[in-house]
Amino acid sequence: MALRWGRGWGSASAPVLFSLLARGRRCHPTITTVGSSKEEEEDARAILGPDLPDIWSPLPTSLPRPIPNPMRPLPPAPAPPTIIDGKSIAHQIRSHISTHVINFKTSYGKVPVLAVILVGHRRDSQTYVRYKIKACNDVGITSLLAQLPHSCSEDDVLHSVTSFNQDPSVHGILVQLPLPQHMDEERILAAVSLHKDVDGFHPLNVGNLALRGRRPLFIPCAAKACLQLLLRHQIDLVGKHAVVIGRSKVVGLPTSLLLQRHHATVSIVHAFTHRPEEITREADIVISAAGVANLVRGSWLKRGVVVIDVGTNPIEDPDSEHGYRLTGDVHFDEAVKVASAITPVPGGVGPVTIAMLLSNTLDAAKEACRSSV
Ligand SMILES: NC(=O)C1=CN([C@@H]2O[C@H](COP(=O)(O)OP(=O)(O)OC[C@H]3O[C@@H](n4cnc5c(N)ncnc54)[C@H](OP(=O)(O)O)[C@@H]3O)[C@@H](O)[C@H]2O)C=CC1
Ligand SMILES: Nc1nc(=O)c2c([nH]1)NC[C@@H]1CN(c3ccc(C(=O)N[C@@H](CCC(=O)O)C(=O)O)cc3)C=[N+]21
Repeated sequence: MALRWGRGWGSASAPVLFSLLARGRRCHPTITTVGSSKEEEEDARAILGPDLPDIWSPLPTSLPRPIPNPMRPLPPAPAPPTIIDGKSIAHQIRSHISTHVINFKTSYGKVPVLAVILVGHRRDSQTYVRYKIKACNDVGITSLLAQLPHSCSEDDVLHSVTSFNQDPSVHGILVQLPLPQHMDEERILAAVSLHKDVDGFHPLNVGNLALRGRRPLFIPCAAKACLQLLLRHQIDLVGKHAVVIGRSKVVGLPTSLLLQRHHATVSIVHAFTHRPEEITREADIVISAAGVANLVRGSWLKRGVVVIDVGTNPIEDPDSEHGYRLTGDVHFDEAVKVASAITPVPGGVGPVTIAMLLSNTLDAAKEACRSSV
């Protein structure tokens, strides 16, 4: 069955509408277009962790303890915690990407293109997709949006994926999750071309992230964002105890794999974990992605811990504009009294996740153009 793609409002920055009319039994998406250098090698190495030599041995864990001196003055009060500013880090990354998009245009005479597939009408998914499209526009990446109704079939979604896989002008494909329950999510994600898998959810990309010595083509954006925040704040990971709360393919699993590549000792807490507070209290670094508002209380945290809160949970708030506000998994007011550094929600991981999507799309476009010359 041939798809008919028609262009409407057209420029890279203003949305261009492609419209597909429903014909026969297949649901046709509405498509909207919106408008290895050394540096890349270093970026990839930084995120994937240091390649330590085989003879590397860790520092001794039990350093000699200082002998207590009764005349010693009291230790100074702890420094106020660093509030990790994800918005500002995302801004820096995005301005870097904008420059690279201009260079890409000059080198190849085209712009990177991201295709987003959105199934159904969940408000949160529509909001996130809107953010992604706006972010693309802001840095000069073109975006295409394929919208399918909730009632469409798995084959309809697969058909959209295949069309984007086969379209050489499309460099990155993102299937917004969650998909409706009647669909086999794994089957759909595995159908995305490995070279266009900017979400990093393809089983081969996940496998290569898990195996030391291998390099995935793409790393999931939220996991990459967590590492960006830690690395940019020079938080030491080697040998540190990191507790990751959540094990989904979107955040928890890839983040725990990345932390291991950085030689952290990783514990994973999930919905079946007994006494999660006891495990979390042992952590030097806590990354929470459970999707449960205020799950992590101040009493769950060791003094001086670094807290990365990925959770983005809407909670009712009649005083705010839309009747709800976003809150993290971590009880911020309690945690901020204990932590040495902490991300807020909103304004922490979220904006950097979107910046990582732009970065993965640019990488996909560069790779596609390099391999075609
Ligand atoms: N800021 C950002 O950039 C992003 C934010 N998010 C947010 O992160 C959160 C998690 O997203 P996602 O991973 O997709 O969600 P999922 O629902 O897919 O996964 C949640 C994970 O948390 C675990 N979990 C649930 N409840 C508890 C609990 N009470 N104690 C311990 N573990 C628990 C689940 O365990 P089990 O496996 O046993 O079911 C599961 O592994 C959401 O709030 C989401 O909105 C997501 C992506 C990006
Ligand atoms: N295929 C796929 N890939 C994803 O990466 C993916 C997904 N599906 N489904 C949903 C989750 C969720 N997610 C977020 C991204 C950005 C913010 C974000 O920008 N948050 C802002 C919120 C701003 C606001 O709404 O006020 C912030 O925390 O500051 C949040 C959540 C990506 N996900």
